[in-house]
Amino acid sequence: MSRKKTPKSKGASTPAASTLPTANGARPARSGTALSGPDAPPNGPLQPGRPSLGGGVDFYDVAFKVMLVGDSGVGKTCLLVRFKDGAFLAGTFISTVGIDFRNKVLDVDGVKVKLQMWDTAGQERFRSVTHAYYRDAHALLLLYDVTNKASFDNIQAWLTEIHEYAQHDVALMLLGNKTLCLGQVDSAHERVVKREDGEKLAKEYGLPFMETSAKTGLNVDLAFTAIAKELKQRSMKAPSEPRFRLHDYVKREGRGASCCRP
Ligand SMILES: Nc1nc2c(ncn2[C@@H]2O[C@H](COP(=O)(O)OP(=O)(O)OP(=O)(O)O)[C@@H](O)[C@H]2O)c(=O)[nH]1
Ligand SMILES: [Mg+2]
Repeated sequence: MSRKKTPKSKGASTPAASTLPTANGARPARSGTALSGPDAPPNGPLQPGRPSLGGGVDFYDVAFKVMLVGDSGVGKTCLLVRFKDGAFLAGTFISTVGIDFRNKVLDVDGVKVKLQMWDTAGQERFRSVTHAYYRDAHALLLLYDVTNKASFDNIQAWLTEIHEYAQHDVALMLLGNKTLCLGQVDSAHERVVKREDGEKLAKEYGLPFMETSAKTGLNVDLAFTAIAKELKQRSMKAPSEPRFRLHDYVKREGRGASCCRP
């Protein structure tokens, strides 16, 4: 199988400058990559072999675009940083502006799978920016915050948007973030969305579901690995290979309410 080169991912510490306006009185903004910015992710098929911004190259066999969506503050950026760098962005909440992206190459059953992960801004005023990116996404991680009921109630609206703008066969997963095992939350805030509510909603829409924590790392690697496995198999499944079942995998591997029990 041929090996391809990909630009090294952007580090969390070197965000691109934003070219989008900031509304008065809005939260401080973590500069993402605006649609027209010089470092904007290619809005179209991935282009292997583009010169690296940092001069380095990674090697991969297949590449996919994964987009994180959900209300502002649910933890999209933190989830991505936790997965990419293994760190948690604590402290002041800095909202993403426009769209940002990071790359990571995973080894999935001996195949190098590159995920180009797009971190979208949850704020309403950037919606037209993110709409433009849905079409090319192979997978979507749809997040809500278990300590924020509105973010859960908005999931249906997000699904309507996804239905309108994304590919009909996009791989989709629902994640309830800011969760600690044993049904607790990992923050000082109270849980207001029960795990069962998340499960029920996911079942209603036929989505794989997990609770995650960008703070502790709960199920974070699993969410991205599961998506990578699904996409890899969709694109290069050998006839003899058993079909990968995303729902079953996530159910089986996800650490949930019982993970802390002795
Ligand atoms: N306790 C806890 N806090 C989290 C977690 N994930 C994110 N946060 C906090 O929640 C706030 C928002 O996190 P972000 O990742 O910036 O949220 P976002 O979804 O990217 O928000 P936008 O960029 O505005 O769309 C920050 O203060 C984070 O520290 C988590 O898993 N647990
Ligand atoms: Mg963000």
